Amino acid sequence: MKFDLSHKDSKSSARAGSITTDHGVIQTPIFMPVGTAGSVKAVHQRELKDDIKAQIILGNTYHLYLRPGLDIIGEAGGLHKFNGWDGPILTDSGGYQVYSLSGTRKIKEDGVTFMSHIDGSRHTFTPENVMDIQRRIGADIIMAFDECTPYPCEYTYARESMEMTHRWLDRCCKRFDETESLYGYQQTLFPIVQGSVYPDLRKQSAEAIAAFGREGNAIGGLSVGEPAEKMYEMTSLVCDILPSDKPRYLMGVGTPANILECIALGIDMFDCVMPTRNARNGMLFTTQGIINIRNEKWKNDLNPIDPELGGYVSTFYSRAYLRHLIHSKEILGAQIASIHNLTFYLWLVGQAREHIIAGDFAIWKEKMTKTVSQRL
Ligand SMILES: CCCSCc1cc(N)cc2c(=O)[nH]c(N)nc12
Repeated sequence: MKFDLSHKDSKSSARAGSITTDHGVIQTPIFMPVGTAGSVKAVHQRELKDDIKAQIILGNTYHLYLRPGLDIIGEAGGLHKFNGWDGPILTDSGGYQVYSLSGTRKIKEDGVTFMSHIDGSRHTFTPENVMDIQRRIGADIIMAFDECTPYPCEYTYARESMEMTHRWLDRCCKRFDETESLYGYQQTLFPIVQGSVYPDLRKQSAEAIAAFGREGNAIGGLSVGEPAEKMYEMTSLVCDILPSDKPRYLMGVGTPANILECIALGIDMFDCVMPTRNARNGMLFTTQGIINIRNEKWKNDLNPIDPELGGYVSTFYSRAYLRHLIHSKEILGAQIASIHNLTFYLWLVGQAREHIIAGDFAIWKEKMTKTVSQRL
């Protein structure tokens, strides 16, 4: 994997670059649609590529390991072959999903034992087997096995959790470096900074992670319920320590306003379930602001969803029609809203990239932050 920085904003820490993987190039800043169980919910691979212009999508080790399981994914020759997405893929390591999904889980030094949320079967994830699992899934970028420190938590818990994540990272690197990709293309391991909302722990974790010298670095433990100001304070502190010549991935972030602020702080990669999860509930992000399509006020609005955005669904379908579909729980409603929101998120980061290159990012960001946050 190669990261080339092409532009730096003079009035913020925003930067534009490109990440080259064996499955294609990713232009940064980038938003990565979440395809938890091997599909971006309600969206075809062709729509991801042609309409949304997605460049990289995410998968979840936890979900894919439990269902459909590694046998069929391995038999297919990896996730790219299994789901037909031929661009770059990143998989999360599973720790976060165990913490957020599995009812009963036990976190110990060796790893995490948990019960499947699907059938109650018992499993154990360790730094070693999670590396092996992600080798078999075959994502281009794989995440270290960490504990996403819950928020809020006591300082001592945050410190002990962070220290365990560092010890687990050691084991991840050892296992990853002594194994090969199963499918003939390169895979890259990203470590994850923790430390909750404690500046001294965040500094310590960022320094420890940077010292591993991996090809990219992630910031975890944020977008877990903390105030946005805390998210920004921790992101800024960590970005100032992580090496500038490696991509920085802020996990689970966020709203359009969060993304614009964190691009200005020096983040290159984002993911969030918000555009797809909230779409299914009728929350639309548009170039003019946020639309809750379920609201009565859109009942007779025959204007296109978002004529400024371009793209098939946002110009072909009306607000009134989409409101009707969402109210009627028609499957097409989820499809239209999901494609629209993801097109918006990719448009937003694409616009940010263009303005970083043009040199007027800071001004554009201030104006766009107000626009994208207003409720229509
Ligand atoms: C496909 C989903 C990727 S992001 C999930 C996620 C989201 C958030 N908010 C934090 C973390 C974290 O600290 N660690 C890990 N592994 N994942 C996290």
